[in-house]
Amino acid sequence: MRLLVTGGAGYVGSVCSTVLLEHGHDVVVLDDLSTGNADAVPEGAEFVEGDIATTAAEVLGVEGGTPRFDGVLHFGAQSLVGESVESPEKYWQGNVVATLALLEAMRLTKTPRLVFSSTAATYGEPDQVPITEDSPTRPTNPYGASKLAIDHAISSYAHAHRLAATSLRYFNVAGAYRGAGENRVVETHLIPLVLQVALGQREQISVFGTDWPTKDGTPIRDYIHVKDLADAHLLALTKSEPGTHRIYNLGSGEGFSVREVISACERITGLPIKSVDAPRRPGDPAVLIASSRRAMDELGWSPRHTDLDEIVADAWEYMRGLGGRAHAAQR
Ligand SMILES: NC(=O)c1ccc[n+]([C@@H]2O[C@H](COP(=O)([O-])OP(=O)(O)OC[C@H]3O[C@@H](n4cnc5c(N)ncnc54)[C@H](O)[C@@H]3O)[C@@H](O)[C@H]2O)c1
Ligand SMILES: O=c1ccn([C@@H]2O[C@H](COP(=O)(O)OP(=O)(O)O[C@H]3O[C@H](CO)[C@H](O)[C@H](O)[C@H]3O)[C@@H](O)[C@H]2O)c(=O)[nH]1
Repeated sequence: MRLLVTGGAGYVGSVCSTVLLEHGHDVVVLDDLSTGNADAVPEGAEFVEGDIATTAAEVLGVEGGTPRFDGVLHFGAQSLVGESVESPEKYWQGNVVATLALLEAMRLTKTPRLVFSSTAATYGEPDQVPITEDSPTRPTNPYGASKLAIDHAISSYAHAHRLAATSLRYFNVAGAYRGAGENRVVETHLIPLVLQVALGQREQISVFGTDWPTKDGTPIRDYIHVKDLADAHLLALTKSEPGTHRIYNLGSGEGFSVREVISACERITGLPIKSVDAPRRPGDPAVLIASSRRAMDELGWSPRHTDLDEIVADAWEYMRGLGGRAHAAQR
């Protein structure tokens, strides 16, 4: 297939582009480099620098013409929970308005398929875990709310305009694959931050809250290997049907506490990691664990890299290999 990948200069988008190219697809990356790096776009992909809101229509083609693309994988978004609380306009404009422009361009050019990066943040604080797709959606921050609004928009476009659409609700993505991984200018995610401590790029890791109702008092998350996530995108592309919008949770199905993640990082790196107890981070739920049963049953997906040590080892190998290209090392 010929595929447009928005956000392909970012973490998940660059790994998925790598995997799409390996499977023989043609990839065009559209990215405004607001949080991504041009050098993360894999070799073999064409790169167009631009904002989805203003460039998607031009890239996708002309109304009534033959569609230029068989599908769009839409990763491009702002995705920092804390920032979304302080600057919600960045999320309503950057995520919702940009995606509405993309959907319009897809409708006018009759681009047939869409796979969208949704998130566990659409659920908010869950009543029970594991979280299924039928759980209530009560996002606790503008980031999650913007993604939920997009899911609703996609549903109505799919049903009215015969789009074959899939929203994948990722839980905590981690790990790396073939030279593609996490190298953000502003890093807020637990595993890369802990590994930055091991690399001497950061003095210590703050543990946000030690009085949560969990086994060791720290929050529990479901870490999914980014390669497993990429495989789910491939399946979603081929299994989706015109006029339908399917939503799938994607996680490994097992929860690890913040302290367990830090211990895994110490095991893998062989280095002590200094941590300090800190207050809870606003908006954080205590426990997020996915039920991926629907993705397994309907897409035939199953996560293969569920061992936390393997996920951390892949992230560690990638981050060590970055050397001077690491944004954290340049600060
Ligand atoms: N990383 C996670 O744990 C996680 C979990 C759930 C969902 N997601 C979702 O997955 C997607 C990818 O996340 P990531 O961690 O790779 O983030 P990232 O910040 O590394 O990548 C996002 C990319 O999108 C680009 N971008 C943003 N707005 C754009 C716009 N308007 N036009 C063009 N390009 C734009 C950025 O420059 C960047 O390259 C996001 O949609 C995010 O919400 C990520
Ligand atoms: O310096 C840090 C950073 C994080 N944490 C803790 O580590 C856990 C994981 O935090 P991350 O920031 O790595 O990930 P989140 O769970 O906050 O969010 C991620 O996963 C969510 C879905 O589960 C959303 O999709 C979101 O976009 C994505 O960033 C949280 O309990 C957080 O409080 C710390 O203790 N110290």
